[in-house]
Amino acid sequence: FSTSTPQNNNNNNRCSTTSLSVASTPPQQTSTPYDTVKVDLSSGRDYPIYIGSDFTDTEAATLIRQHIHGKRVLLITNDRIAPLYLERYQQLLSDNSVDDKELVVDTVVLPDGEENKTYDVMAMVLDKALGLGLDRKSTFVALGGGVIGDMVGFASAVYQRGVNFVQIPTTVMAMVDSSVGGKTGVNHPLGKNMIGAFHQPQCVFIDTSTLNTLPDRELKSGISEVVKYGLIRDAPFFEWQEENMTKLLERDPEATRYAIRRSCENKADVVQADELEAGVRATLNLGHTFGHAIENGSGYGTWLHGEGVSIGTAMAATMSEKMGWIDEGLKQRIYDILESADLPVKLPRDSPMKVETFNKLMSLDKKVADGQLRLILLQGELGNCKFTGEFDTGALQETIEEFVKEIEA
Ligand SMILES: NC(=O)c1ccc[n+]([C@@H]2O[C@H](COP(=O)([O-])OP(=O)(O)OC[C@H]3O[C@@H](n4cnc5c(N)ncnc54)[C@H](O)[C@@H]3O)[C@@H](O)[C@H]2O)c1
Ligand SMILES: O=C(O)C(=O)C[C@@H](O)[C@H](O)[C@H](O)COP(=O)(O)O
Ligand SMILES: [Zn+2]
Repeated sequence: FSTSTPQNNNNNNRCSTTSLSVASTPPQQTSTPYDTVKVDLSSGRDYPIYIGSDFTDTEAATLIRQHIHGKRVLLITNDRIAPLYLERYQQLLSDNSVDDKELVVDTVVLPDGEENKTYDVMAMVLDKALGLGLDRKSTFVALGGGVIGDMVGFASAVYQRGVNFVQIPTTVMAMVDSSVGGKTGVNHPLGKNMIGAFHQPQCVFIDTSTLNTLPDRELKSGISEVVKYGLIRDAPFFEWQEENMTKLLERDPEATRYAIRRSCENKADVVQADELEAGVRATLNLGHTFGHAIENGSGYGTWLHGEGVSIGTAMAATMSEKMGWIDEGLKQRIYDILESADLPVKLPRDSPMKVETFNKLMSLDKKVADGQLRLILLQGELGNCKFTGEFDTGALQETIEEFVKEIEA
């Protein structure tokens, strides 16, 4: 599967509901409080992504509660986010005065961290739900970053064979990527996200104000997935990022909101074309086969997901250039944009990664089919990539060796 750069349709209305478009215009004065991007799935399973900032409690409650159909809600977060946002969201979700529903909202606080993205921690949600006697009309609400979103999504996929869930992402990573598209799951010692399910949320509610408390390292980590959309399918977005990276790092509100919206549009577009990753959706995995190996091989939590993806993207670019699929100039632009976001493009001196670690962990990647490793590589002009098992294995080994040698040098 290969991709090409989408056309810009010059849609100037930033406040309308969009679905397929990947061509929203760069930030301008906005007159309504939030944008809506629609994820258009088959069989009436469409859902909205609301993107705004400084929502009042009533605005937030009104929007989210429309997507809650039973009477019981389980709001799940972690012990780092709970002191910041849990009380507010529990209260606003319980505000029965905004509509005619009578919701009861219970909460669960999980331990923070990628190292806690495990089956056992996820099962704490199931235990709590069963203990509370929640039935199949209940809704789980994920308040947090990608770790919470993936675990709560998975818990809601398996609780009584599936209950509804809502995503309230609070990191850039979760706002631009993980809250959208229905990939849910947990890690296993043998591989990232190895246990999971596809289960789509009822809605995604993004209040960018929550990013005010997000540490810089986490912000930058999320930017690696923003870069990804530009590389795999949206060259104009990549060029916009080249011009606006400083604004993103400085948390300029308009630039941030634009990057989130355009990322969500790109993700929605891919997911609605291939919800279950039969083909083109795999392109969202650019850099991830390398990156997941680095995350696991270094010990979950040592590297943030976006940092692993950043090094993995540098590796994919290096390998693509070795095979002559992209030119040196494009490879350099890729390194430049990642470095301009202060993201890593090589492994550090103390990295435990060896050539064998890469080979072993990559051979367990979920895209392996009948024993054949398949990768997303860049090919041709900016904005084009290819998901394929047909590549030069020598170039792959050379790339891995080069990155490992840098550690040892
Ligand atoms: N399902 C998908 O499609 C998808 C896509 C991308 C990433 N992921 C997964 O997402 C995970 C990474 O997500 P992440 O980068 O959000 O990490 P994370 O969920 O661990 O959050 C990062 C850190 O920031 C804290 N935090 C979250 N929001 C905060 C806020 N507003 N203020 C202060 N601190 C806050 C968290 O508690 C955590 O310590 C990985 O497990 C990755 O595999 C999944
Ligand atoms: O939504 C997708 O599809 C993605 O691949 C998005 C990725 O950024 C994300 O990290 C995802 O969790 C990776 O999925 P996996 O199938 O490689 O575990
Ligand atoms: Zn990712």
